[in-house]
Amino acid sequence: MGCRQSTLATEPNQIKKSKEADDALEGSPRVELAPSQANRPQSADGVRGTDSPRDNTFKLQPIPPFAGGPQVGQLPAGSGKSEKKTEHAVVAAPPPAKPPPLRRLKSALKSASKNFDKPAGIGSISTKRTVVFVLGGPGCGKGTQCERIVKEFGFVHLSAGDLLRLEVKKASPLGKKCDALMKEGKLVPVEITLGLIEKAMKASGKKLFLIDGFPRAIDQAKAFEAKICRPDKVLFLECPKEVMQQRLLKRGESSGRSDDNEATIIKRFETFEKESLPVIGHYNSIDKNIVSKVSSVPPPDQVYKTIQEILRKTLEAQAST
Ligand SMILES: Nc1ncnc2c1ncn2[C@@H]1O[C@H](COP(=O)(O)OP(=O)(O)O)[C@@H](O)[C@H]1O
Ligand SMILES: O=c1ccn([C@@H]2O[C@H](COP(=O)(O)OP(=O)(O)O)[C@@H](O)[C@H]2O)c(=O)[nH]1
Repeated sequence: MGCRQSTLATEPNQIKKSKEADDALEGSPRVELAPSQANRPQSADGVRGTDSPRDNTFKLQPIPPFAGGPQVGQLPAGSGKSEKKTEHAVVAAPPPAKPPPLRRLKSALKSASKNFDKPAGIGSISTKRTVVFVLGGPGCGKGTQCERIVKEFGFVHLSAGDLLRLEVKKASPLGKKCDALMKEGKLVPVEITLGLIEKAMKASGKKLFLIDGFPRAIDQAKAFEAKICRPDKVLFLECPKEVMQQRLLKRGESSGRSDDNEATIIKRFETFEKESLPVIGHYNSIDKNIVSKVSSVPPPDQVYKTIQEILRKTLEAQAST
């Protein structure tokens, strides 16, 4: 197996990069090879502290469940307090015993980048690689689980949201455009997000990718498949809206994220329901075994146990093909 070839009708060069997307790629985030968890960028890198002080008396809004969306249990007592995570690692993998000299690293990146580009089009990543998507509503715990997955399995972790936030931090015209969309809880155009992801994948020179928070719409899923490959596994974290809302508001107390506020959270839920939930149906329709649904309501370590089993099986299946 390994990043299966597309059977969808999407054409290889369907994604037209806008000038803005090209500009974004010019200065896109540096990919760190195997940084230690301790050295990963934290929210202090420019985004912390932008929110106004939060009213702690906030009461949960009565919000209807997602139409056809996941229905899982309630928030257990104490949930959401144990972790202080604010942003996901953009790229993370276990640290190497000894970092290679800069010259060797540069040359490895150059050659990985060359191989990545041939041949063009569907399945353009020629070497066997594994792509796992981690999807789920805002605040369901994608980043929390990705941290654990990376530690054990050594995936390169690419958080689409973090890649975008790095663009925003640059305050370029493109960054400003992304910022405005994110504050509205809307989706950034796929050519931008996919461009950032593709560039980070190439630069890593690795083959095991954990892509967090992307694709968020069916056209994005198709675009990834056309330009890169079909994922080997889609992990879908199921969580009721009320639980996610509580988690996001709690996270918003320290994350500094301009979208972790009550008004934007409601808009993010709308976008998730209308545009992102159908992505799960899309993958189910092309391969009934590709999606694994996991409730992310229990405490993080318990959720991780389920994910661990799923990924072990996925990677075993990969190894045997
Ligand atoms: N299983 C869980 N139980 C309780 N709190 C959780 C759980 N998973 C994540 N959290 C907390 O919820 C918030 C959102 O989690 P995060 O991983 O950032 O979500 P996402 O990446 O999906 O937006 C964080 O503050 C995190 O510590
Ligand atoms: O592929 C992506 C990923 C993220 N976003 C934007 O980034 C925001 C934050 O996404 P992230 O995954 O960081 O956080 P989550 O909403 O899952 O907590 C989203 O609401 C979108 O505005 C986007 O447009 N495309």
